Amino acid sequence: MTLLALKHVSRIFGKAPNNQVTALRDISLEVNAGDYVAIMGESGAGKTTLLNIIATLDQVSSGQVLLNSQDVSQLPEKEAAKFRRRNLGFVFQNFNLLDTFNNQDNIFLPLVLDRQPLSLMKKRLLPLAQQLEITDILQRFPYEVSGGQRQRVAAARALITQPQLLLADEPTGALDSQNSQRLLNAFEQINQAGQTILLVTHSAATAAHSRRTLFIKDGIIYHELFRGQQSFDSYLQKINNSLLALMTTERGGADVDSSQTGQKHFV
Ligand SMILES: Nc1ncnc2c1ncn2[C@@H]1O[C@H](COP(=O)(O)OP(=O)(O)OP(=O)(O)O)[C@@H](O)[C@H]1O
Repeated sequence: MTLLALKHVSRIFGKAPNNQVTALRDISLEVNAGDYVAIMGESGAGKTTLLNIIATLDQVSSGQVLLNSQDVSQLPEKEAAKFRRRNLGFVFQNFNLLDTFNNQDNIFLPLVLDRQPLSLMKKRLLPLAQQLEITDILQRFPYEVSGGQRQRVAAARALITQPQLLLADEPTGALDSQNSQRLLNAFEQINQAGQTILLVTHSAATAAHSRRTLFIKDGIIYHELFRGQQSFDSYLQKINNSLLALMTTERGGADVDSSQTGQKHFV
């Protein structure tokens, strides 16, 4: 079932004729419920713009963004904020936790803003905290725990609303390899339990935990890989090969292979 659909999305920054930047060019994309999609590409390729548009933090210049068939591409800010709170979870590179609240209250925050009862918050917290291995640090403050633990608290905060879609922007960018691994293992488990995840990353090792990797170049989806039944190592190798090809190939068409198995050739 399609959860997220982008239809001919373009985003142009600035004003014509001299100051225009086309960050996204006519992007069409579907993400199924339960999928785990990584977005990769060089600096300036359009990854963050794409994520911001899906997150309703930015608006399209043309095209549509549909979540569960609802067009969210032109929501007024107040409605967009409510939509985000109810449907999306966010994990950022720099954690974005509030130091004035302890970790547990940081996790509860989105449900507090949504006026949910404390009983519901507590019921959801326990399994999530266990899964993310943060049970013993819930009463501490963010500045009293490590970066890896902070990021797992941030992930719990993003997931406690049971969002339709978890969006992550470089979630392992500030973590060492051991903590990256712990977070990504948790993401994989959470995905296997049904959570749809879309993340932006520069790291092939991070992307290799996904089921599907999209490569963006100059604002178009240039290439796509599916993990299928491949091993982690084989998928990682293909991602690395694709990145190399991406860096050495001039911009071409944006045909996307719809098969769930192999590798699409560059066009
Ligand atoms: N607010 C803005 N005003 C003007 N141009 C912008 C704005 N935001 C992004 N751009 C431009 O749009 C293009 C895509 O930027 P974007 O931030 O999406 O790239 P990215 O792939 O996320 O890069 P990075 O990996 O460096 O974060 C770039 O050319 C960037 O300079």
